[in-house]
Amino acid sequence: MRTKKVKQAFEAIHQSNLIMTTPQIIRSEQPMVLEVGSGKGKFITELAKLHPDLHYIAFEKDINVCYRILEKQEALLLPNLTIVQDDANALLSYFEPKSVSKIYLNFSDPWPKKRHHKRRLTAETYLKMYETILVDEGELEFRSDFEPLYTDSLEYLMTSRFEVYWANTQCEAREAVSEYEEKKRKESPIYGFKAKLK
Ligand SMILES: C[S@@+](CC[C@H](N)C(=O)[O-])C[C@H]1O[C@@H](n2cnc3c(N)ncnc32)[C@H](O)[C@@H]1O
Repeated sequence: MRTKKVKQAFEAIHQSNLIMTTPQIIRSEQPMVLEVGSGKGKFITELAKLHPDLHYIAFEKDINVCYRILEKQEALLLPNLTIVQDDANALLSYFEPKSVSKIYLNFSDPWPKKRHHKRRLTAETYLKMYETILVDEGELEFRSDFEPLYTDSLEYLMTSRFEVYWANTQCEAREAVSEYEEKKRKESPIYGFKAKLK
């Protein structure tokens, strides 16, 4: 995804004690729910408002995109939302094994070229990390407008510890809608699945 450079992003993010930028284990008394590649944070902020009994973590690698979460003042006031600016390949430095209840992947970058497939957030390396940090029977929920990513991801899951229990090529909107979903829903069917750790 191409992102606009925000001049003040670096300074703002590093001065803010509300965004984690260096690895540190995240713990909560509440069940933890993670969105990997959370973009500008609309989906996870809405969920955090709806479910104060759960702790949400927005994990986003792009500093300029992350800055857009910081701009959402309401997001910063939510005690049950943690924002991390880092790459998902560092997930194991933020989460202990079996500590996360659910992981959302919303409109992850499609990486259509075969040589880039390993960068997909459903590629084997990432699935292995999700398997480690999720609790027993923890869930992975995926949405995309890019059909090849959906079909390939279902295939990747076949050699993982995840069991798909729901898949749909015409997903309805959920209680929270991400920035991408809002835009893409007008142009394309939305593909999605839910999987549980076996
Ligand atoms: C297409 S956007 C979708 C954003 C949001 N989930 C939505 O639905 O509006 C994908 C986001 O995933 C982030 N991303 C991609 N690979 C990542 C990685 N390895 N670690 C963390 N974030 C990543 C990108 O920076 C981008 O903001």
